[in-house]
Amino acid sequence: MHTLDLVAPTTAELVAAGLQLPVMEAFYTIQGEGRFTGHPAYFIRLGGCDVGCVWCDVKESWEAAKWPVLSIEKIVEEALANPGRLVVITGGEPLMYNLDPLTQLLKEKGFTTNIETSGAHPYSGDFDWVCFSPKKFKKPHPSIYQKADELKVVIYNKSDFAFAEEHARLVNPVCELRLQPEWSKAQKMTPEIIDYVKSRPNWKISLQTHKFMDIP
Ligand SMILES: C[S@@+](CC[C@H](N)C(=O)[O-])C[C@H]1O[C@@H](n2cnc3c(N)ncnc32)[C@H](O)[C@@H]1O
Ligand SMILES: Nc1nc2[nH]cc(C(=O)O)c2c(=O)[nH]1
Ligand code: SF4
Ligand SMILES: [Mg+2]
Repeated sequence: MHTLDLVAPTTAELVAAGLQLPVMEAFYTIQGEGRFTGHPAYFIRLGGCDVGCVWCDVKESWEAAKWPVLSIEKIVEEALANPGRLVVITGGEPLMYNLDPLTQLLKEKGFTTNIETSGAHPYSGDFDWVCFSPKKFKKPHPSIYQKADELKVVIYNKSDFAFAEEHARLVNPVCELRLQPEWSKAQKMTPEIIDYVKSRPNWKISLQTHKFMDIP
């Protein structure tokens, strides 16, 4: 008898191929940050992050195993139930996964694809807009620098301005530059960000406007 190797792939293999992904939550809301602030968008928040930002506002996302693993077909079917055709893939850190199959399917169905990423893992996927938010806690992978359409640096303390400039030197010259106050330090740091941007007009301010609107 022949040994058949037609065994069903395991969940781990399907996740590695990007055909199934752990989804913490998915919701239709208004993009609160960055270039597409104010645009209705469907957010797909993938579970899992190994960056460990001390001020992360979604720490519950970090442990991938906590979240259900869904097929990309199911993820896209749920996205299609909303009227908007802008999708934002976030996390967690979405580039921990191979995003080629998910973004290919989203594009086949007519979605515009945006990503929110720290860039800490190799780039994958077909994105119309890449928002790169580098972190001191884990060095970005070099593949992100030529892909970033927007550099969005969170300002938690004064040393983050120099960190922002270091990354501004590494991205493509057409990449849009934004500084975003860390939410808990916004009272203190927003006036400093205002002064910074007024004297260095190659930068713009990004605020987490969804938090002011009290929406997801
Ligand atoms: C939660 S992260 C998920 C995507 C990816 N891991 C990243 O960090 O870009 C989404 C966005 O929120 C920003 N962010 C997270 N916590 C924040 C906070 N406390 N204040 C301001 N921005 C924050 C991140 O820098 C990122 O731009
Ligand atoms: N409304 C809204 N806009 C966002 N922009 C980026 C977010 C994220 O967590 O990636 C986010 C979010 O969580 N909610
Ligand atoms: S990289 Fe993003 S999800 Fe991960 S800890 Fe930092 S802010 Fe949170
Ligand atoms: Mg958020």
